[in-house]
Amino acid sequence: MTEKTLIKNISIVNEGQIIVTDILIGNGVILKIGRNHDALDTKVIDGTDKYLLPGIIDAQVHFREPGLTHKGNIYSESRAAVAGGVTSFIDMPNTFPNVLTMDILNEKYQIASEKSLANYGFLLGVNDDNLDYIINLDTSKLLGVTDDGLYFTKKGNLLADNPETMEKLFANCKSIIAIHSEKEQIVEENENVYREKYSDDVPIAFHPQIRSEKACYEASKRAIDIANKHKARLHILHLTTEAETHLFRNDIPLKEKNITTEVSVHHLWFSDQDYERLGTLIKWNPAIKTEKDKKGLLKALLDDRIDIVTTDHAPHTLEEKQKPYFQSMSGAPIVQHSLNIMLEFYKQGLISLEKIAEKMCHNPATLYSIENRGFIREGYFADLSIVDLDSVWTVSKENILSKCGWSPLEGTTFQTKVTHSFVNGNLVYNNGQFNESIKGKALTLTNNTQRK
Ligand SMILES: O=C1C[C@@H](C(=O)O)NC(=O)N1
Repeated sequence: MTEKTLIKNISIVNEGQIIVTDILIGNGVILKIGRNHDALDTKVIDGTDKYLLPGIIDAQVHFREPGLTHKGNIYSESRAAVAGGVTSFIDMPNTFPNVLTMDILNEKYQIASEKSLANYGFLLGVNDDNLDYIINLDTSKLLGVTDDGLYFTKKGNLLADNPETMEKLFANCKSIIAIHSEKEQIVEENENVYREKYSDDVPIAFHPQIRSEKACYEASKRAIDIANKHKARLHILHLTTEAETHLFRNDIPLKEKNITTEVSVHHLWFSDQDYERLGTLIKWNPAIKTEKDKKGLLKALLDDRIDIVTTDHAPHTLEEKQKPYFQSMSGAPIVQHSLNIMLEFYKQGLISLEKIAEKMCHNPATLYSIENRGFIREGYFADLSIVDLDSVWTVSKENILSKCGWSPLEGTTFQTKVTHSFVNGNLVYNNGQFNESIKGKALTLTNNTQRK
């Protein structure tokens, strides 16, 4: 008989409610929610004073494998993920070679099936070169059962910036099309202005003027207009400006939306006030912008114009980050700390626990049509994390798990801690210890199997 786990007397945060009860898991799934379980053959975890959330589905990460494994790999970054309560991830196609064919996509699934500690999905990239290939593809094998995932990209770059390609793609594709939305022409013009003045060493404080509000707004507006014209299914990744939040609707349920969007945790946490302290460590694309933008993004998250929270987890080595402006890589590792960040907002009274579960767990499952995950329901996969809302600790080199070994959050004290994470019913993370035997047991998000 396989061992079952009973989590007793825990506050379950799920679907707009918090209920203190017991939960029984076994055979990879949630068997029963409620009291009065038979404890025979059952491992018991006392959940008194702790909270249980559905495992987070982080719908935008860069785990760097294959091709960029000096920064991170699927094993190291999924390990950091589960320690932060993230039990599923969707990885972006800017690995090397770029994921522009099904063969390359399948190679990533193969690697993850052997190495990942968390459930996995991968987006396929679309650009000018593979557009016809994509349009003629049987997309039923892509992420999402009814909505397939595509990431509109450019050679070696993530900006989707060719309106003709966009028109043709949006007119011919039924899949979810995710785009990184910044107008390249505007960014380049701004870069030239600052390069002339400062040569290579532009002060990082000008990053939000270079990757400007205008560049973001115009790109998002254009993409939405083209998507509406063709009734395409568009998802705009990591919004950074208050101005853009007004382009999105909150008067229809997520399931009925054709246009969706997200915010990444760092754009809620940092603002341009932090460039002086952290320099290029917080160089991200799109850029961290103003306090007003930060507040506007949280407001739009709370009133449902923004649908999900992601991390855009993007490890680079410290050496790659600490370079003059134009050479410094954009992006930073953050997947291990996204739930801590959101729970810190909860501690400050800015968001409820139920809303955090909605934006980090329920909605990513709904948005990407991921079946049987993202909610705490009987019969669903037991992807769960237990959090202690009264545990103080400080991010430091010693407890950072990303392969790159640093974080822009070093020195930050959090008041909450993830104590346990279950992936498909397996206790993969338990108070700082990992159950490495889970490697090779995580599943795809496409059809809940191991893709071989
Ligand atoms: O969208 C992205 C991609 C990421 C990366 O490094 O892959 N870095 C970023 O800053 N933004």
